[in-house]
Amino acid sequence: MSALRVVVLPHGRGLPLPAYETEGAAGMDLRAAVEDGDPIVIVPGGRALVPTGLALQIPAGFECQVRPRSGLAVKHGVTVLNAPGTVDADYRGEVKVLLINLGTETFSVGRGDRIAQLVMAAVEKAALVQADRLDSSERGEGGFGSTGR
Ligand SMILES: O=c1ccn([C@H]2C[C@H](O)[C@@H](COP(=O)(O)OP(=O)(O)OP(=O)(O)O)O2)c(=O)[nH]1
Ligand SMILES: [Mg+2]
Repeated sequence: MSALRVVVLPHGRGLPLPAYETEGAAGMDLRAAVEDGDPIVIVPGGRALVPTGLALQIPAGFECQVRPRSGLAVKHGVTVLNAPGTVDADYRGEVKVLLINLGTETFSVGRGDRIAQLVMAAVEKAALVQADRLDSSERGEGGFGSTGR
């Protein structure tokens, strides 16, 4: 386990901290830090940037990914538009969740609703090495369905 420093912003106070819901869970659920009694309403086809009330200090060499919750996707068609969202290690602002409603009904986000999950992951940095050619491979340039259905 790596330490992940978190600051609870004023509008996030009183909400439970993100937590792994089960022993083997990969992600911690993020909650909406919207005002009590003033939900964010997302019409079909609409999107909203939902505050979490949290700011993170991610250790160097890691990132945090903001991923959809499958339950919201299957029940309501609600997902993370930019999934997986990337929270950079040097970002000190509030973590936000960009939800999109791909469903047919209006979706309401209330205070404390679990709207997405946060996965901390190691980041391997690449040093680009420019070249005139690449080593051949079995796949070659085939892609985008080249192997059939
Ligand atoms: O789902 C997300 C995605 C991003 N961010 C924050 C943290 C991240 O470090 C920063 C920038 O994100 P990204 O690099 O994806 O966006 P950009 O459009 O490239 O913005 P920037 O020019 O600020 O990098 O926004 C979030 O809070 N939630
Ligand atoms: Mg960026």
